[in-house]
Amino acid sequence: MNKELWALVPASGVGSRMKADRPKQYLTLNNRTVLDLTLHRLLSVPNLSGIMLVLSDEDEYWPSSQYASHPKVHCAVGGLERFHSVLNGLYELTEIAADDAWVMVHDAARPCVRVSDIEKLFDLASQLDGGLLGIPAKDTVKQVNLQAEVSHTLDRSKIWLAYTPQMFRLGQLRDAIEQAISKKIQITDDASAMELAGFSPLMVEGATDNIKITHPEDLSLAEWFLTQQRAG
Ligand SMILES: Nc1ccn([C@@H]2O[C@H](COP(=O)(O)OP(=O)(O)OP(=O)(O)O)[C@@H](O)[C@H]2O)c(=O)n1
Ligand SMILES: C[C@](O)(CO)[C@H](O)COP(=O)(O)O
Repeated sequence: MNKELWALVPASGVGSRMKADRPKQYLTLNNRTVLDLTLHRLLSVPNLSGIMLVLSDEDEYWPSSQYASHPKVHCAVGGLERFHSVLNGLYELTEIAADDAWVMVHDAARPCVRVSDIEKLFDLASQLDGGLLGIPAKDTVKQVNLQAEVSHTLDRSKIWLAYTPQMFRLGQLRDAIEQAISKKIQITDDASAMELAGFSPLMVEGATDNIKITHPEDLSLAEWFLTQQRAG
């Protein structure tokens, strides 16, 4: 089977929860943008064929990136929601990669991802229909109603938090997202589309520091994690 591996990076969001003066992927950590840090990690993955980077058509920051002219970085235009951006990137990838190539979709907003975790994901999930990095729930988990009143306690041995990268075959992921859109189902990650299409993505445990920068306090946390990783 094809072992070709691509990365797809959705970076077309506005970062509304971050409340910054620019999209969060262009905020800086130790003098480098979140997006450049993320691309650096992905470009360090051995045997990566290339990266499909999905940018907003209003993006004015990308030309200043240190990777703007990198031969392995290709660009696509984003859409309204994350899944539209991912699908647009998959359409562009379809022009240059095989339908059975593996694609790792990784949020631009997760710059602390470890190359060793990416390799672990590839090794384990490429033996199956694909999978995703995540972490098992470590606290007691409650099911609540809209008033935050607890109805019951969930069995946390079956609860994981979904991170990225999420890796699937190009053609299967493209078809699965198209199906979710045609059924008008809002999906917040790539694995959800695959689940709806009948696949069972493998959860692969990764490091807990692979956080998604979402709120203002996450920026200094990510900076601290990056410093710790360099020291370790
Ligand atoms: N229409 C969109 C929305 C999101 N993303 C990307 O998907 C990743 C995860 O999304 P999220 O953290 O929700 O980012 P934003 O949508 O930018 O943030 P917010 O929801 O706070 O506005 C980010 O790298 C973001 O740039 C995208 O490419 N296209
Ligand atoms: C894909 C994701 O990172 C998995 O945790 C997440 O779903 C992205 O967006 P969200 O809108 O913040 O849930």
